[in-house]
Amino acid sequence: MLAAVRNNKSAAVLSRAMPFLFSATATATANTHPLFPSPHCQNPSPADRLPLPARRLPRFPAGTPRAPSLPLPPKRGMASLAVSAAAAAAAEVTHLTQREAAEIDEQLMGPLGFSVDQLMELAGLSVAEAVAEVYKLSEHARVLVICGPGNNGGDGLVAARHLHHFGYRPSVCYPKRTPKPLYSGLVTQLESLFIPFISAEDLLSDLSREFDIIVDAMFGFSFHGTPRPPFDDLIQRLVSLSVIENSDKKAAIVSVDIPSGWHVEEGVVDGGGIKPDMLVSLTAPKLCAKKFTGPHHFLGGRFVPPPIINKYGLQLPPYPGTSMCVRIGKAPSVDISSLRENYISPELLESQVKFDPFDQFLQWFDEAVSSGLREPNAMALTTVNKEGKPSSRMVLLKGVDKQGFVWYTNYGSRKAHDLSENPSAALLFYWNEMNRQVRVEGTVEKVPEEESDKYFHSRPRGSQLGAIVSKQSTVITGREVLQQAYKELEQKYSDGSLIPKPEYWGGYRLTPTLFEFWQGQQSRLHDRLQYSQREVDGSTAWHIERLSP
Ligand SMILES: NC(=O)C1=CN([C@@H]2O[C@H](COP(=O)(O)OP(=O)(O)OC[C@H]3O[C@@H](n4cnc5c(N)ncnc54)[C@H](OP(=O)(O)O)[C@@H]3O)[C@@H](O)[C@H]2O)[C@@H](O)CC1
Ligand SMILES: [K+]
Repeated sequence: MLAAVRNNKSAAVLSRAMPFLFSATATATANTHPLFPSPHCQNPSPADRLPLPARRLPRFPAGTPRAPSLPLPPKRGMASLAVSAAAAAAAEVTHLTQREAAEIDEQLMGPLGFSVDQLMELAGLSVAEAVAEVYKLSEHARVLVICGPGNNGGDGLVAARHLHHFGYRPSVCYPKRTPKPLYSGLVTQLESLFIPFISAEDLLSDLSREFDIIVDAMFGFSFHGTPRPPFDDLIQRLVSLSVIENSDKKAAIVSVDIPSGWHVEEGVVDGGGIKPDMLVSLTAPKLCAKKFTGPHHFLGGRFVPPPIINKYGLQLPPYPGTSMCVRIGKAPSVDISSLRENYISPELLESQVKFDPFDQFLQWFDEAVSSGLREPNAMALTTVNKEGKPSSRMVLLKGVDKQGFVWYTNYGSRKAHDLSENPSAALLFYWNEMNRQVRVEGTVEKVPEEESDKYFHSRPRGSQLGAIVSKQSTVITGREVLQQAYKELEQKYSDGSLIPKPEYWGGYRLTPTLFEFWQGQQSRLHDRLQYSQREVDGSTAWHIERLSP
């Protein structure tokens, strides 16, 4: 019996050893993100008209201009919703004055109903996500988070917790603890995870010897004047890190909201100061961010509601997919030829693998599923026609047992055509986050009609209709052809009656004759174990050999 592929994400176990589960790399662009007001938000809501609470604003340097009364921004229509993520990110992003940042803070936590804990949690999560997006765990696990006395420090404490759960090994330096329940709670949470707290005096003078990343969460937008002890010394250590030339050996500095010690609006005044590699602006960048020249500028704080957007005329990039952070501006260009991963994985030894390659596959597959990988059942299928011309595409594995690997498709497709001429095919699974690849080769035949029928009717009705509509791999004049045909079918079966499986749709089963399990290892010394079939005493048995990487 065919075992249905287990792809239940709810069963996923977040493993400490497989910490890349919260990949911040999302691709879809949410055009309807609240940062771009939807048409019904273009008039100020009652919250927008609420007066500022009477709380005292932070002190400002002499001469700081009073907050101007901010006009509503020009109305934006639907056209602006269609702005692509890239274009929006490249366009001018709003930068806030110190006073605007403090006002927004007050509005969020006053009339707009947020609590400081909530915003801090979201801010810290976006910092951790941005770090994970840029700094791979395999090379940057050791993190020092330096926390200041205010909310910027609180963001750092939250980020440390999330980084720990992502698999990083954070330590925290928190020299001026704030005796408020919010902060002592955050400290207790970190202590319960056995995250070490290090005093400023106990830090080595060269921070790069012990840490790969330094998160600078000392001061945010309420900073004024010049840093007082012990932060003056801590900032100086980060300044001296910034001037080290050899960037391979230097710990990366990630500043939360503003680089600590910088003037909130003017940035580095005397040319000195921290030069962070990454800046994670929160809510919206502050004016000093215009002076940031490092390679990675991110925005975090995916919580800004339309009243704030409207009131301050904020232009902010939309957050992609479900991500809590978004890159501002262009990512540094990469030399593709230098892209190289130094894999760190458990060794794959002949003495430890299963005798039967199906069992070995199922073990790896289960591990891929429980590690929360996205679509671990996606596989590249390569077919070859009778002229020897190959073609590849991704398909989804829908079942695997000792009879073989099953997927479903349109029997009029190019792959089906190739397979009718040449039943040999290859499958390739690549689980990047686990440094694993599985190659499977064999011969293919159609699955029995009843099996295809059963699977067809287990699919969502929309997919059933889609399968009927698409005459796969044929040329069509436009998308509307599909949409029209789909609409007609939707109408036809609107009574919920059984949708018959078209005869041109069904499954294939590949019966393997060869497997290869690949585990990436350091310095290209990868493990490759190949299973091929041999005749032993008149019956077929699997034979395991190691191939040179
Ligand atoms: N929507 C938002 O806005 C959100 C904001 N969030 C975060 O809050 C941050 C702002 O937090 P914040 O207001 O608590 O101020 P912050 O910058 O951490 O520092 C204040 C502390 O530093 C001290 N201090 C000041 N100058 C000093 C000096 N020269 N030398 C020494 N100490 C000095 C000052 O002491 P004081 O001078 O008042 O005695 C006080 O104790 C913001 O940047 C962002 O990270 C997110 O959590 C969520 C969303
Ligand atoms: K900071």
